[in-house]
Amino acid sequence: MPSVPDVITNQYTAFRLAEKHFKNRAVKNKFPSLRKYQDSLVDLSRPDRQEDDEVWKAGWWSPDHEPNMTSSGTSWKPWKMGKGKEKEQGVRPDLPMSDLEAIQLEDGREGWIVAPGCILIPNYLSIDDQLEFLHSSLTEYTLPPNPLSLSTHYDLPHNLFELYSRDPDHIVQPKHLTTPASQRQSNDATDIPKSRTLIETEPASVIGYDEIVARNKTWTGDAPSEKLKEKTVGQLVTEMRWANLGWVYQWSTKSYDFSRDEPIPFPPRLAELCHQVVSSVPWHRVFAPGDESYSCGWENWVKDYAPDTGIVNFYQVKDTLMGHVDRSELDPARPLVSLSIGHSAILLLGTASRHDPPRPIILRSGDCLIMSGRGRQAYHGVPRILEDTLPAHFDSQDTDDDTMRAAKKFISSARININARQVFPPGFVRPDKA
Ligand SMILES: O=C(O)CCC(=O)C(=O)O
Ligand SMILES: [Fe+2]
Repeated sequence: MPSVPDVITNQYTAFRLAEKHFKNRAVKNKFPSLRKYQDSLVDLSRPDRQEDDEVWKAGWWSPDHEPNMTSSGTSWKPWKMGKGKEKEQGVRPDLPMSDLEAIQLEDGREGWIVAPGCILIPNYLSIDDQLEFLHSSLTEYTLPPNPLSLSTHYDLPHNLFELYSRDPDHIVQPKHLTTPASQRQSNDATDIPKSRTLIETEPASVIGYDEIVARNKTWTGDAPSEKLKEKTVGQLVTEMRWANLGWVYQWSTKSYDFSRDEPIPFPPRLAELCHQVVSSVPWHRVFAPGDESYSCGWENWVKDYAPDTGIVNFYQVKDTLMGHVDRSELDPARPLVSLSIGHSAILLLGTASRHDPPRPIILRSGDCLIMSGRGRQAYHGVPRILEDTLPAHFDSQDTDDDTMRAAKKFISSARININARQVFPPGFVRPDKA
């Protein structure tokens, strides 16, 4: 008869098991140790000395178990952070990472191939860049007409974040109280989803542009929830999960809204940075002849990569993003550029099958991950934001203005991920607009 753990283990895919390990909050004051995954863990921008490493200092390398001395001998029990034990972080182990291939970027930096088609560039953003993108993510990317996760349900002030910095107690009403019932759609959903809604559908890149346009014709938008109460701007900003840039992604149909002729203008500074990083990659090193993705069109990216859509993810430290594949863009191989700001996080990077064990990667503030080629088919998710790992450069300074002070207050309990993509390959002519 199988033991109980086997029965449980068999119910979950390898991806799900790793997610469960990192999501675990069952033991109070105890982080799930990184030790369980130390043979495969990738942490490219960690400081040389453990004493300088926020992840180690916060206790993420705590021992898994500790001796339990009794009269009948010693057994082992799960290690728990406790009074006077805060310093017992254990010694941070070396990470093998010997299977990773380093590539020299055009601009002299070093990137690492962490999975087929996936390149991690540690510390890509300077401290000034991180502060600039923190500020833009909150003050600029949240401005209308960019949709926010909350826009369906609340009558948001146009200057939401500026108001957060000045008057966080300002009250905002839910739409169901401010819009006459006749102007609202009926709604089956009873509440705002607590996380990004991820539904399994065919990838849009397989169904193609015409099919997306046809499907979207019947979609009338998500209806505001009727259960919500008024909230303060302070509450709403911490509940905000995403802002959409460029082409508008519809979470419920898992496709872009192509009813407009043009996307909402994509932030130029972000577009420039994404183009620059994609142009600096020696793609011939990433896709060798014989590689499954060798014919995915990488030869053109150096000249013509131009993001036209993006999601800015806002994570409070308790938030997670479940395993998924991003495949709604028309070219399924073009690079996705992902920038991390604020607290460190665990990214699980798998393969096209949830049954393969994913590789945990620590994404730290300033890291840039590019997913391309068959790396675009890989399951990935963020099961944990690493509490207490905010780098010191996000501490407030006397010289900060009001919005920077508010942005730093926001990031003191959060992580931001900017995720840029290109929906339309250059030269694509939309049949219905031609
Ligand atoms: O937060 C991250 O690092 C990943 C976000 C992501 O996978 C997405 O937005 O699709
Ligand atoms: Fe993703």
